[in-house]
Amino acid sequence: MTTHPALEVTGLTRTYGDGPNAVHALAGVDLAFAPGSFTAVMGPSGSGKSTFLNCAAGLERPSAGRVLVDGRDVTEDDEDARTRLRRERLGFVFQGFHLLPYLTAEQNVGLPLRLAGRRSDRARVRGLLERVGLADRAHHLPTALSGGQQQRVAIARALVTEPAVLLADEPTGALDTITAHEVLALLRDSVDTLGQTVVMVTHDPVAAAYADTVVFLVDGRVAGRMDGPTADAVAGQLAHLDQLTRVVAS
Ligand SMILES: Nc1ncnc2c1ncn2[C@@H]1O[C@H](COP(=O)(O)OP(=O)(O)OP(=O)(O)O)[C@@H](O)[C@H]1O
Repeated sequence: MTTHPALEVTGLTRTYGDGPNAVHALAGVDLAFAPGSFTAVMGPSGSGKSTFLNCAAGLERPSAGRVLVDGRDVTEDDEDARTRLRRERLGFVFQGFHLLPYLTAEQNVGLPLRLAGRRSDRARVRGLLERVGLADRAHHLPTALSGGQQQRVAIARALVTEPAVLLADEPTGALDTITAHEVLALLRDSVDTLGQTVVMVTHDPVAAAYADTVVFLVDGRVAGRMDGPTADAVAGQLAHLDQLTRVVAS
């Protein structure tokens, strides 16, 4: 049996503008994310992290290079196919939660199934709410939930379609330390017990330490990689990369 990476990018390049004003947000990135792996993507401001996530999510078309989801090349997909890809094969968790305010927790979690034209599966939705510790909040609206609870609902929602990859953009950026730990532990648990693949952009070395691997971007290129990261080791590496960036810029 061949197993493809859950997500793979090859020669990923994204240039904004042209001529002397061109910005090379991504300058040829090769990365493969194995099924059931948890990877943190880090790097100084402007290093290309958001651009990478947007290209992986099919929100932006790369200038060159390929994006493969579950072994399928999605680079040339048209708009409809990209929308389907986002609904059916990718899960998203954002810093600002992005729950629909007029839907209950249960309805928010079930929404991706409805959007994908799949039968709403109440047992599955309930099971996920239980997994994230919110079975007793199923009928609450987001405004009646704390930030951490809203992010746990968002994680349940991201998992409901069993996506090839869960893409998380600063998922704990708006949370206090204890709540952030709960959310990161949940992401970790989805990898360990469901075999979920998670790719998370973060500025926080403590958050990155929950991952199996940290990938460092600098100036749109992969500048390093750390397996089995600790918060201290990641912070040290980031300080070093910041220094390098300043030296190159000066
Ligand atoms: N739409 C755009 N038009 C022009 N330049 C852009 C655009 N989007 C991003 N860039 C530039 O591309 C580079 C990479 O940006 P990106 O947002 O991917 O970095 P980042 O690592 O996510 O930064 P941050 O940590 O500050 O969010 C930056 O120099 C940025 O100014």
